[in-house]
Amino acid sequence: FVSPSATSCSLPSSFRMPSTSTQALFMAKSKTKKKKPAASSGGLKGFGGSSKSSTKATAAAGSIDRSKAALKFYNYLERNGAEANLKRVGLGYFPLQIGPSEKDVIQLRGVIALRDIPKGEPIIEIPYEMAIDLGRESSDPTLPATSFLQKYCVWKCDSDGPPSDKERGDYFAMLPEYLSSDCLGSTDFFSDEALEMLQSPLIKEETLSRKDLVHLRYERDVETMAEMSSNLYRWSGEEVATESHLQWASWIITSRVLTVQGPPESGIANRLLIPLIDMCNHDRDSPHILTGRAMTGATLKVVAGVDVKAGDAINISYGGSVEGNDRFIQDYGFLDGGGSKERGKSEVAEAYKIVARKLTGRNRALTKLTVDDQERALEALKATTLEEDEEMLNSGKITNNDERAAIEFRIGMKKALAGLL
Ligand SMILES: C[S@@+](CC[C@H](N)C(=O)[O-])C[C@H]1O[C@@H](n2cnc3c(N)ncnc32)[C@H](O)[C@@H]1O
Repeated sequence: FVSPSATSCSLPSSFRMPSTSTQALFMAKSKTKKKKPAASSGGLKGFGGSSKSSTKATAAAGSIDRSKAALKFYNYLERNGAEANLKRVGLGYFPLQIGPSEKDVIQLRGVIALRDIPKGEPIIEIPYEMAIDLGRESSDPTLPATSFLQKYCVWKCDSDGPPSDKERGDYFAMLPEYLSSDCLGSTDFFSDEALEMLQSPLIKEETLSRKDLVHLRYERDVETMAEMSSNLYRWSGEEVATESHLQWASWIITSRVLTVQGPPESGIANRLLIPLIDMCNHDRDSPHILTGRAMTGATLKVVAGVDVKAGDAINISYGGSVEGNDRFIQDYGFLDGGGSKERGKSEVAEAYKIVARKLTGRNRALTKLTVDDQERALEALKATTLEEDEEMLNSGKITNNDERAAIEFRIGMKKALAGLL
């Protein structure tokens, strides 16, 4: 986590390759999701409960997505050389508990195994040519976001543009829409009140600094280009994409892009949007392995790290398993409640412990915070007690999702710190 005060542009650290990993491909970014159940999946039963799910968002068997949009997406995979995947996996919906009551269950879209897949075999294989290569790895998500937004607009408005961008329409149609509940989970879309309620000056500052980046990028690249050509960045009809659309596109980048190493010995890494692989949800305990290279002729794969059962969710671990909930709530828009497989229910999630270790200087290797940042962060959390926060969360008075998430974050932080201090 790089505090914005330490750098002029804040860097989502999940854009960087965890140097300790040997994998060539990493999930870049991540989020409290709410997905609508597939409109047409009603009545279509998924697999009967597999005894073992491969991950956490997977607790119950999923239902297969056979909506019109999903069927078009499967066709798109077929047309582009990825048809073999459809024998192994599809898209599915998985119930996800997001609150204490029985009603607090959402349906999270993800990837579901259609048959048993032995350990060591590929689960997903996507030709590199199918991925959208958004260029060299860097700290600024707004640059690939403009490139992505341009392509998305070509498809959305059927403007003049490369046929390859239009061919990707069946993929674009599956992406979380502008202002969908998924993207509203990211602090980029939090109200000022909710940002304050996080009791995290570091997240607040980084979020504001990301907004500045979007603003500058919009003025410099999007507005200017749209003025020069009536074809570029049309959002609908004559309406030009707005700064808020670019903010959404940046969230698409931070939540879905994978950083993938280029040819051996090139030393480069590129940011790729990889259809289907980008539909795998997060589970910190996922044993599955991402491999592949950003180069012509290569195949980008998710390889089974354990035997997979039909009906299992195919999840992967975002951010190289080293990111905490400070990153998750900004980049992916959800709070990661997962942890070690053995952890008891009452124990604090690993994603909070990671942040707590950073704030208390227990993890020197990962901590890039100054002592001043650490002190400011710890001080801010003292504004209310854990008991007060829990009371507020359970009072029924907090109805906005961003405010609920903010309180959940600070509760998790206080519990994690209490375990350390
Ligand atoms: C790479 S996408 C994964 C696929 C996504 N669910 C979809 O349907 O397109 C990442 C986004 O999925 C959601 N997500 C992934 N894992 C999650 C989890 N364990 N809990 C809640 N939301 C999750 C978040 O919205 C996140 O930003």
